[in-house]
Amino acid sequence: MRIVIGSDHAGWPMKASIVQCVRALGHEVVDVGCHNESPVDFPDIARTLTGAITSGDADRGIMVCGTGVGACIAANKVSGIRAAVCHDVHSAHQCIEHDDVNVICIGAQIVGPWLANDLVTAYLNAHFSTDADFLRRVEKLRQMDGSAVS
Ligand SMILES: O=C(CO)[C@H](O)[C@H](O)[C@H](O)COP(=O)(O)O
Repeated sequence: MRIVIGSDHAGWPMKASIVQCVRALGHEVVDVGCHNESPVDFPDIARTLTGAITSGDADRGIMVCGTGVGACIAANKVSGIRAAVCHDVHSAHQCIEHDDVNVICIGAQIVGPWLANDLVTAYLNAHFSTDADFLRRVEKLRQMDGSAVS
């Protein structure tokens, strides 16, 4: 898959190891910044990151900020985006399997780099279920944000 990765200044120290992890799993990385510790506003990074997904340039996204919370709020403002903060491995794969999440948000001030890589691995190895219950619920989410295609 093609994976878009972004962070603000608080997430930036963790981004390099996540990029390395994603590449080691065999995926292509699109890094939308930031590229140093200078303060940036997470909504600006989230806007660019989600744009890569909604335009079809990327399949899934990973956003790292201090807590994951701001990034998740910002990403979920965008039609067609289903973002989740995940700091446990079960949520990191179930958010794909049940909810077809397309952006995982991780807090670099909350989890260490080893757990972050486990979260990313669980997220990228997961596949959306074909169970009718999950398909119906995600379709309802699409209708709620106006991104329904049918
Ligand atoms: O966690 C965040 C938002 O939920 C951000 O990454 C920042 O860490 C947080 O907003 C604090 O910002 P600061 O400029 O680093 O003080």
